[in-house]
Amino acid sequence: MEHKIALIGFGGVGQTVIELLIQKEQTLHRLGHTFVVVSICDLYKGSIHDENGLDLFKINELVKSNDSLDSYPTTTKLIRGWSSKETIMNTNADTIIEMTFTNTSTGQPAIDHCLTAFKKQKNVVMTNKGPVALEYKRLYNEAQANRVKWYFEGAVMSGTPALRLPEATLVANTISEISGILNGTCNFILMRMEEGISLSEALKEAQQLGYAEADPTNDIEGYDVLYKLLILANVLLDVPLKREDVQVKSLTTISEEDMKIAKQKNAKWKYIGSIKHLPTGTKATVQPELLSMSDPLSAVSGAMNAITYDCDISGPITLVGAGAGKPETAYAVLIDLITLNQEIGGDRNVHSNRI
Ligand SMILES: NC(=O)C1=CN([C@@H]2O[C@H](COP(=O)(O)OP(=O)(O)OC[C@H]3O[C@@H](n4cnc5c(N)ncnc54)[C@H](OP(=O)(O)O)[C@@H]3O)[C@@H](O)[C@H]2O)C=CC1
Ligand SMILES: N[C@@H](CC=O)C(=O)O
Repeated sequence: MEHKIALIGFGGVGQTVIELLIQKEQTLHRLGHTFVVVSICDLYKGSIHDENGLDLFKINELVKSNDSLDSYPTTTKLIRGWSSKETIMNTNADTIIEMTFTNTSTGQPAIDHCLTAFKKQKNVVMTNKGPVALEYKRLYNEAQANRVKWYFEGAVMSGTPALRLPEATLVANTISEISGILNGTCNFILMRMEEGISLSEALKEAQQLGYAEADPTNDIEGYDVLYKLLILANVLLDVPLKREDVQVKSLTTISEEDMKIAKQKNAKWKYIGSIKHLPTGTKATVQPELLSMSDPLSAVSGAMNAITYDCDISGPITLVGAGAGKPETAYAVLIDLITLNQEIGGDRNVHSNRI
């Protein structure tokens, strides 16, 4: 089945999606999937559309030589210069892949990108956390009303299946708590601080490695983890948690002195996001916590993430994996697209196995 896709946002993750489609072409073919990229739109790199499909090798060459999409060769069907909204409105793609920056105050323009796509009966796959965290119910209902699918596996823990795995396999449990290390940048910074590097130097390294957000204060001030908690609460626990319900303490409250104290105590600082059901209601926090070496989370280092689901029947289940990175996040896009093909083939509903 040929599945046409349009990429909105062509930064680190978007460019790596193209690389993966090239690299995994044979695997995808063997699995019966053909993805044709018909549109790419980026504020910085430019915008191109060809209803018959763009040449991924040429695009990859342009990316590698740091050229903009304006240098893509002209063909009879090529259209240049569409805005993101024009692309979503006019493209012949079946699915829009939304990979613009995560806006932690309004979720825009990504929320409008989703709404426009749904109204045009297009599925949306996204790595952008903003719309899922801020407008989950509304967008979920819109997708359902328009009979299209909306997937966002990459929004939490990049290519590690932090959403799909519990949705598929823990569904008959009641989950009382979800907690873990949910930001690769912060975990990487803490590891480098243990090695004697300053927070600002470690942050620069995390940016170079493609872990950090476009605005890295989202990582170190805790908004990124806050957003992931909102997604986990809404999607997995069916709790309509809002930003103001979460207590957030910045990573910058950790000093070099605190690092020394941790070493003396044979303990490690970790930046933990947690959401628990208590008799008094739901308690959600994002904060640095000092963990003993016997705590399994203390061994999770670098940009690695870990998440524990406390289940009434299965007990605590912990998933450890990459939480950031371009290939890992691009992989989440790919697995969403594959799932979409399978779901369309099997005619199942969006999130039919939601807790
Ligand atoms: N990198 C990672 O490890 C992970 C990233 N994510 C999320 O994935 C998304 C993409 O991440 P990443 O690729 O690293 O980010 P980048 O900042 O590298 O790329 C985002 C791109 O989107 C472009 N853009 C912004 N607004 C628009 C618009 N209205 N129309 C078209 N293009 C637009 C930006 O252009 P300009 O630069 O000109 O603003 C930029 O080129 C983000 O939301 C991020 O939070 C999720 C999990 C992990
Ligand atoms: N900036 C995030 C990546 C996306 O969620 C992180 O460092 O974990």
